Amino acid sequence: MGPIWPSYYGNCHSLLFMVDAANPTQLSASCVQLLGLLSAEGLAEASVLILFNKIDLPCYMTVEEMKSLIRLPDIIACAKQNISTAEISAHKGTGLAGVLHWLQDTHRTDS
Ligand SMILES: Nc1nc2c(ncn2[C@@H]2O[C@H](COP(=O)(O)OP(=O)(O)OP(=O)(O)O)[C@@H](O)[C@H]2O)c(=O)[nH]1
Repeated sequence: MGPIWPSYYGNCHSLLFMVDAANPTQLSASCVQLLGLLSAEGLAEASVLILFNKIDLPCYMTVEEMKSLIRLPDIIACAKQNISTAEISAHKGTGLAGVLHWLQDTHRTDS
């Protein structure tokens, strides 16, 4: 789907970027896609929430280790956007209330 994402940038105020936290083999590809989004002109003003999903599943790597591997603190420090992160399980519902709060806060700030 990545190639068609730019057609949605036009009216985008908030961006939810989902990382599969149960499958670190996809991490480098996710990181490349994230860097592409963060450097897109049309998303310069967007607020970004990076979701580490599937935390209910066992994994040989912790979310902290994944963040460190892709140097997420450096990415956040260098990005134009305001970036937050959250650990969730869409399956179990863990952390979803926090995502809704983030969306509400982001839209309140926008208006
Ligand atoms: N255990 C668990 N399963 C989930 C969660 N979120 C989605 N899934 C399941 O994961 C399966 C694949 O969903 P995704 O990984 O979102 O789909 P996808 O991105 O098209 O799949 P991939 O390209 O293979 O990663 C589905 O059966 C979902 O129900 C979660 O938080 N926990």
